[in-house]
Amino acid sequence: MAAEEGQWVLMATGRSPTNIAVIKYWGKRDEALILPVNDSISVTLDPDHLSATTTVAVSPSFPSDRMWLNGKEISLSGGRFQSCLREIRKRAQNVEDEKKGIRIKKEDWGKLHVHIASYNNFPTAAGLASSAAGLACFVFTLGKLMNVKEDCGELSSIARQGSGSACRSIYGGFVKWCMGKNNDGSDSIAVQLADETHWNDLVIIIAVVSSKQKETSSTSGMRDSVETSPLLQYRAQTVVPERVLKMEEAIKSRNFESFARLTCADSNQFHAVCLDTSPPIFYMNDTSHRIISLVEKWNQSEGTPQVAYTFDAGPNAVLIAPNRKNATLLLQKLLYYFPPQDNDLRSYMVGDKSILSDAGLKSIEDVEALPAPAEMKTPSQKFKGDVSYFICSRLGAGPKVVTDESLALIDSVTGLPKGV
Ligand SMILES: Nc1ncnc2c1ncn2[C@@H]1O[C@H](COP(=O)(O)OP(=O)(O)OP(=O)(O)O)[C@@H](O)[C@H]1O
Ligand SMILES: C[C@@](O)(CCOP(=O)(O)OP(=O)(O)O)CC(=O)O
Repeated sequence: MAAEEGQWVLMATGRSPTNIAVIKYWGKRDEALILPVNDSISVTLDPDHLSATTTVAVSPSFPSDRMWLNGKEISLSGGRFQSCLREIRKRAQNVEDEKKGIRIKKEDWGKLHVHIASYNNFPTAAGLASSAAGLACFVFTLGKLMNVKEDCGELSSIARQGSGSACRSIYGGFVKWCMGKNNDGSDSIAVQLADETHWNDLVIIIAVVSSKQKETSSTSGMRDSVETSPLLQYRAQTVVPERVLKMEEAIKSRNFESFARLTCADSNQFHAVCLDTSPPIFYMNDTSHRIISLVEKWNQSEGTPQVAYTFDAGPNAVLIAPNRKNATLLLQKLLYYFPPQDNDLRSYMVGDKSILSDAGLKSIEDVEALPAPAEMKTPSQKFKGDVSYFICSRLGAGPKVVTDESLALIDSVTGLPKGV
């Protein structure tokens, strides 16, 4: 180590997207290594709307590893954080910062401690896959600081040990997590099927039904399903392998009809497995069911899918439209049933707010004047306040280094999170 011993702080900042599975991961064959019982496929969301930003700092003056999430100190002692730290440290290389006169030899990394600060630009632990963005960012940014040379496949297998779905957030666009066969997990890695430009007409609207923390975590929920659900075995062995092939084909040929049918069927089967678990797990609520019904009736009335829906381990709906036109029609239908509680339309739409004007919705009066969707049988009933807010997004790119030092979450002098 060069520079004046103990006087320096070296940092790296990264930003990683979240992802939403269209073929779900649900069930592990190895709890410690996080090896799944089936392949899964996801779309990566635009990091401008849903992402984690993480700064990792190293200094000889740090007596221990510490982490802050959304401004609050959290423990790093959990096995998952420890696995990721250990795997990245093992691969650390020599680092030299000429400007600051800092030289770290690869054998020194074992003696140095890190401070990690992370911030999610969306609700944490609310079924919006914060753990996926967070753990991918943790691994990616530590890798940058420690000059790790491994490729994305290897990084994905390290992120996997932090949270299964995190391995898919190492890439943008469409991503497949190959379950692998090896007992050591070496072939359980994510691969990119197509980047975010491949099918850039897709519009993603998320109805945030509840941003409260959920009752059953994905980790414990899927453990119970593996132990008790006979449907899970059938799904993993028989249904998913065929569905994955069809989904890859649908993505390759941008076949929205097939993509939508597979996405909805897989979300429904995942929730059926939850119901088949003993005791049963309920992630969706009445609002989720109403949104499914709205989309199903619309799709049926048109004779072909207009929009796809998928729900993770929570009640929030992720709706995927093939183009802007269908997204605006969808929004009109959604806002007819779920107008904002406090009549504030601007804060009711997060992300790409321009979808509101595209849908002709400039004021709350425009929402009140929306016609009832013709395909619905009980159009008069409305559910004001049942959706907290909507996020309009699109497909996005994988993790990136944040080069603007003013955006770092750690103070380069104190080595502590800014504002602490
Ligand atoms: N930015 C982050 N950096 C590091 N860890 C994070 C970050 N964000 C979330 N986590 C970890 O993920 C946990 C939340 O994961 P959890 O699976 O409960 O919720 P979720 O990922 O938002 O929902 P789901 O995976 O069901 O969609 C947090 O308690 C924390 O340990
Ligand atoms: C429903 C899901 O979102 C489950 C995600 O589970 P996690 O990746 O959060 O679970 P752990 O591996 O135990 O951390 C489906 C999916 O993302 O594929």
